[in-house]
Amino acid sequence: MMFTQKLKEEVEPIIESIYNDPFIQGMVRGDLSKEAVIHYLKADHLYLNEFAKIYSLLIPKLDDKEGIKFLLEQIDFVMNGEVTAHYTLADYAQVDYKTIIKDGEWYPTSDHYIKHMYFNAYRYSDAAFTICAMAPCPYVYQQVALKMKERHNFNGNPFKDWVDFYAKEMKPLMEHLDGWVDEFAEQASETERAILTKNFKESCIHEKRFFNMAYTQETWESVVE
Ligand SMILES: Cc1ncc(CO)c(N)n1
Repeated sequence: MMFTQKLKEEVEPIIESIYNDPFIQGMVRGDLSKEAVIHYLKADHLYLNEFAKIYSLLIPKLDDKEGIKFLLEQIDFVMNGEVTAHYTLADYAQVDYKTIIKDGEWYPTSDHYIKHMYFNAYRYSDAAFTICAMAPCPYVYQQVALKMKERHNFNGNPFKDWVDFYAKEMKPLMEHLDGWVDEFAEQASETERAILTKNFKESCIHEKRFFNMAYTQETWESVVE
C-alpha cells in the first residue's frame, strides 16, 4: 500500500469526528451561528495568506520545473481562488467580507497550526516533511465536503457552494502532494517516516481544533477564563 494511502486510512476516524463536530453539523442544518462563521473567516483569511507563503518556502527545496510551476499555481489558487469559499460564508453571515478580514486575528489554535508548518519548512531540508503538515489542509476539507454531500441534500442550503467548492477543487492538488510524499517515503528511514506520519496526523487534529476554535469563538483571553 502506498504510504499516503495508509496515512489517509489512519486519520479517517479524526475526519469522521470533524464531520460530527458542531461547526460542520451547523452547516449541514444550515443554522451555524453567524458569529462562528465570522470568527472562522477572521482566522482563515490570515491562515490562507501564510499557507500561500509556505508553498513559496518549498520552491528552493524542489528541482523539477513542473513541481515549481505547480507550487506557483497553488499560491495563486490559495490567494485568489479560495476566496470564493470565503465569500459564500460572508454572504451567509450577511457581513461585508473586506470589513471582516480587516481586523483578522491569530487565535491560539490557528496560531499553533500555522507554526507547525513553518517549523517543518525551516527544520527539514526535504519538502516532504512540510508537505505532510500541509496536505491535511486540502484533504480534510475534501473528505468532509464529500461526506456532507453524500449524506445530505444541499439544495436550498446556504452552504451549498462551500460544500461543492471543497468537494471538487482539491483533487488535483491531493494527487500532486501524495506523489511527492510517496516518492520521498520510499527511500526514507523508519525515523523519517514516523515524522511524516506524525506531521500528517497532527495537522488533521489541528483542522479539527480550527473548526472548534471558530465554534467556541476562542480568544487568548477565553483560554484562561
Ligand atoms: C484551516 C484551514 N484548513 C484548510 C482549508 C482548506 O484549504 C482552509 N481554508 N482553512
